[in-house]
Amino acid sequence: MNTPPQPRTEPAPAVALRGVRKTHGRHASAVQALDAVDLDFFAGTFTAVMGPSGSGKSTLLHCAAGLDRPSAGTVMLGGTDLAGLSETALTRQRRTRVGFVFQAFNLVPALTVRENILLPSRLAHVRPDRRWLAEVVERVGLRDRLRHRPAQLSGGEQQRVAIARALSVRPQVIFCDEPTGALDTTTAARVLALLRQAVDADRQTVVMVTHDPVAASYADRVVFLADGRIVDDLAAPGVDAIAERLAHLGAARAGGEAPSW
Ligand SMILES: Nc1ncnc2c1ncn2[C@@H]1O[C@H](COP(=O)(O)OP(=O)(O)OP(=O)(O)O)[C@@H](O)[C@H]1O
Repeated sequence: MNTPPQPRTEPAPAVALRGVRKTHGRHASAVQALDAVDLDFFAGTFTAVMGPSGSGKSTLLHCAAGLDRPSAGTVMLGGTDLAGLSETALTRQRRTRVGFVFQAFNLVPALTVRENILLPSRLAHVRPDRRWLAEVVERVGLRDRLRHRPAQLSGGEQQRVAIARALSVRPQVIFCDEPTGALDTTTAARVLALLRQAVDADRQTVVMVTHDPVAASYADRVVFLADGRIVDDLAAPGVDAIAERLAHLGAARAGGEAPSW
């Protein structure tokens, strides 16, 4: 007997942007950083966001993460429309549903590694899952560094603390802004492998802004921005294809109108 076809259910996106616009500044100095961006980031996927300098990558990340509010359009994080939230509710969403990894690590210098990793749980008033934390600390290779302060660690070690901190509350999405920008190639590879592992082993969702085609090649998908718009969306491209697409975007930009003084 044939079984009837099952209705296909599309997975819900971890983050969905619809018609997102963002204007920085006002009047004559206003800059349209994002222009009607529609984008879904699905659970358990790793997306790289690339584009020339000033194309709107950081603005996109900040709007998607609830660090900044769009001028128009909607951002849904795990099914919640961020626009409808008060500042307090938005902060709560960020603390429990979002992890961040920045180029400059952004650890709290006065706190130990252990305290930095526990910080999101403390701020969100949630009881840390000790078994999960032990697993995370093991994974990032920091067991013998827990009592150190950030200044006593190398850049790569500090970024691994930042990744452990981001993973600590098992957020819906981890947003990374140039996470390997300050690291050498070998150290960067270790950091990228940790992000990849979070996606593959834990179905974590990672969204990473990067200028580096090698870093972007760790992603399942690369989204290209130019002048605040999505201009391309490639599934698992290799380093060469990414570099080529980026070079084209850079060349198109360089050929734009010369500024008038
Ligand atoms: N706070 C701000 N006030 C005014 N303009 C801003 C502000 N933040 C960003 N912009 C402008 O918005 C545009 C997009 O900036 P954004 O930082 O998102 O680009 P980016 O692609 O991340 O650039 P980069 O790769 O250089 O970091 C740029 O023209 C930038 O100058």
